[in-house]
Amino acid sequence: MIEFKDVEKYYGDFHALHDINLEVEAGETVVLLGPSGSGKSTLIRTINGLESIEGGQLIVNNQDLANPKTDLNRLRKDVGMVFQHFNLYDNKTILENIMIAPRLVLKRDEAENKETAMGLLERVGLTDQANKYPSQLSGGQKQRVAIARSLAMKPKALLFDEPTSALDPEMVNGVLKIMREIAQDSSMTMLVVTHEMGFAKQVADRVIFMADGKILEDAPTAKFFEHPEEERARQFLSQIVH
Ligand SMILES: Nc1ncnc2c1ncn2[C@@H]1O[C@H](COP(=O)(O)OP(=O)(O)OP(=O)(O)O)[C@@H](O)[C@H]1O
Repeated sequence: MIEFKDVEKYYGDFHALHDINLEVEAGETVVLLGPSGSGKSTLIRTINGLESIEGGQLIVNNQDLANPKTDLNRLRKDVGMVFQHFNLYDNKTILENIMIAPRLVLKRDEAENKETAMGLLERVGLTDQANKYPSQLSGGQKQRVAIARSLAMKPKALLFDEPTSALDPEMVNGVLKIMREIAQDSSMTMLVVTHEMGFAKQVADRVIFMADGKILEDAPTAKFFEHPEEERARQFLSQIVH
């Protein structure tokens, strides 16, 4: 589903990703961990072309991201993204936020689009908020709308970039619960940048540990938490797991 081969990324002179090699199979749930500034967001943003790559090869859903001719809009139909700050349309209702992309991009029939959107709102526990605007919702509710909006496109993969970092603590569990349910769908591929170690331990099939723009460790979840091989990973875990 996703394959990085010797990928390099620069921001100007700054070398942000070094020699990234990574394969993610369809249906896998992968959590990216690492200290601040290690390149986690940059890495997942390359997967749907929000960041370009400057070297190597990146194939996502059979499309080549190193090729400037690759149609990013087509790619983004299949690879959704949930951001830290929700990125909802503030001037559209919750229902409209969910219906807009399937209408414009997939040309989904209006009645079917509404039925799908209402089904998703039910799934994230927000049926009663359908006609409100984002400013009337809490951060946790907004993030659940953002997840429903991504799911409305029926993507093959979902990328989550610190989806709970901007939320008040009491809102975090509601969002993680929905993410856990999505991960249980065996056909959905998920890459998640998060600082939620409980989520990583319970839900991830694999953990990728990054530091200084490099992947230092790529291990099954239990192995990573019980026997991390890299000293930097051990340090990282000793600072956060108590
Ligand atoms: N648009 C940009 N221009 C220049 N440098 C950038 C840009 N975006 C990120 N960087 C730099 O690239 C490095 C990696 O940033 P990135 O956001 O990918 O890290 P991260 O591991 O996701 O960090 P955090 O956990 O703090 O979000 C950092 O040094 C950051 O300052």
